[in-house]
Amino acid sequence: MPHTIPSSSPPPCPSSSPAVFAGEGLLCVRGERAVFANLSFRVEAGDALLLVGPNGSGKSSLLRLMALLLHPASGRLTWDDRSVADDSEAHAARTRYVGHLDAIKPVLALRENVAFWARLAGAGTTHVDAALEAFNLTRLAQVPGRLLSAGQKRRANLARLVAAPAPLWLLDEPTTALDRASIALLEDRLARHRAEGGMVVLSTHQDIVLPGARVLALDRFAPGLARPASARPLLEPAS
Ligand SMILES: Nc1ncnc2c1ncn2[C@@H]1O[C@H](COP(=O)(O)OP(=O)(O)OP(=O)(O)O)[C@@H](O)[C@H]1O
Repeated sequence: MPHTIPSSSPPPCPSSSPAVFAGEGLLCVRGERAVFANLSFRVEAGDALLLVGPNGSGKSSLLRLMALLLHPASGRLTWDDRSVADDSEAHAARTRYVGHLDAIKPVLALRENVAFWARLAGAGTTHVDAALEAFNLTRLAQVPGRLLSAGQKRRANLARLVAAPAPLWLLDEPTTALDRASIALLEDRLARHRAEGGMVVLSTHQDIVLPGARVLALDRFAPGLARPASARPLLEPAS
């Protein structure tokens, strides 16, 4: 599949220094049930980590742990060897999380929605028009949120990544509702972000072009497996 990079220059990534985001010995419990156990990962500047696994294996839960929207029952998450829980504000500032819910305000125009998020993230509105362009939304800028299609809403959510630059992108099934052309736009953005030293952690059930990504198979960390997860490789190269 051709992998084209648009020629317009992207907003700068706020962190150009090498960084490491890691999890160690994570245990996730939801509704009093252990979802995964003894899970570790490591993501460096420029890396992509692809979360795969059957429904219910814990991909969304892991992304929410990484975003500090959930807390591990045991284990820890670190940024450059420092616990992220010790400075949640700093972690929020370096993280952009795009989950299943579309967060589009129905009465605001699409551009106003993206500008609202950008201001909320402390980024101002400098990059808003570039963000709309990145996801082919410019001609929809004045359309109210309530009139957008599912794929247009999804693209508006993804535009946040460009409108408010941050090093760590946590994306939960970001290709849901996207057509093939829109997936290609996302793939381009992911490539550019990584080329600028950003990190991507992404869950998906669909094919996505993510060169050099490593794959983390969540079902390997299901509690109660006969063979301990620590006895098997944590990460495999993407095929
Ligand atoms: N709010 C919640 N309260 C209790 N249990 C939950 C909650 N949300 C999810 N779970 C449970 O946690 C487990 C993992 O769910 P999660 O959504 O992380 O899986 P997933 O791998 O992302 O699934 P899918 O591929 O279907 O999106 C499931 O068994 C689910 O029932």
